[in-house]
Amino acid sequence: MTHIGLLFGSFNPIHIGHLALANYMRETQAMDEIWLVVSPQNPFKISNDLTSGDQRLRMVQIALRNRPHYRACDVEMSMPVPSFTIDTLRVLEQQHPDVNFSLIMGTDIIQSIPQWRNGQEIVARYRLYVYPRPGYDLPDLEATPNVVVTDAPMLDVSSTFIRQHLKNGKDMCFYLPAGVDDYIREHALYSGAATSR
Ligand SMILES: Nc1ncnc2c1ncn2[C@@H]1O[C@H](COP(=O)(O)OP(=O)(O)OP(=O)(O)O)[C@@H](O)[C@H]1O
Ligand SMILES: O=C(O)c1ccc[n+]([C@@H]2O[C@H](COP(=O)([O-])O)[C@@H](O)[C@H]2O)c1
Repeated sequence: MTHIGLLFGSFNPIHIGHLALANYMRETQAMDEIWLVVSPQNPFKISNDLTSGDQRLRMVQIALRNRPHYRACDVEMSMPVPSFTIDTLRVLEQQHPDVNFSLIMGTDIIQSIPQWRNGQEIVARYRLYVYPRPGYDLPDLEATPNVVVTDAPMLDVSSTFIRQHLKNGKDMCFYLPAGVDDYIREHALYSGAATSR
């Protein structure tokens, strides 16, 4: 059975931390493919600087082009918002009955799972590959046999960090996957002003 790891996120924007993590998981956790599922609207995040879902999806596609084992997954684009992960998992399982799906998430995300819609069901039914994120401890996972704690190296970068610096006119080219920096400039994302180079 094909094993696919799902990395859900807002990807506002995608950065090298997301890619390094996806790479690490595929190479160390026997995953055939990694799909980055772009969520138009996280139920918990109210953000003024949330770029459109289509543009965030486009940036993920740019970052993953020519990488056949990594896919930008647009399934949530045609689903109701906000994006509840349990609903997405059900749709993906219907579309791909021959696939074994796992979830990949940082300690920042797993801490909030008890508050998610059907959070208990997600933890009970899916294998969760968890990795450390700076500032977020691993919660008590004794009763959760499906959780696999990995020691993926921590890259202390976040979309928030990148957005803040872009807003201040900084060049974040090496924090962003190839091509994404150009896309951000061309579409004047995060800075509020179009620039050329
Ligand atoms: N530097 C990183 N290294 C590894 N995983 C990361 C990193 N940044 C984000 N992730 C993970 O990627 C997934 C999607 O994250 P998300 O799109 O929220 O990125 P983010 O950088 O945390 O964004 P923001 O700063 O806007 O909250 C989450 O599971 C998150 O833990
Ligand atoms: O299903 C839920 O109740 C739920 C609650 C909070 C977050 N999520 C999902 O978790 C993912 C992480 O989001 P983000 O914005 O932190 O990258 C994203 O796909 C959200 O839709 C899902």
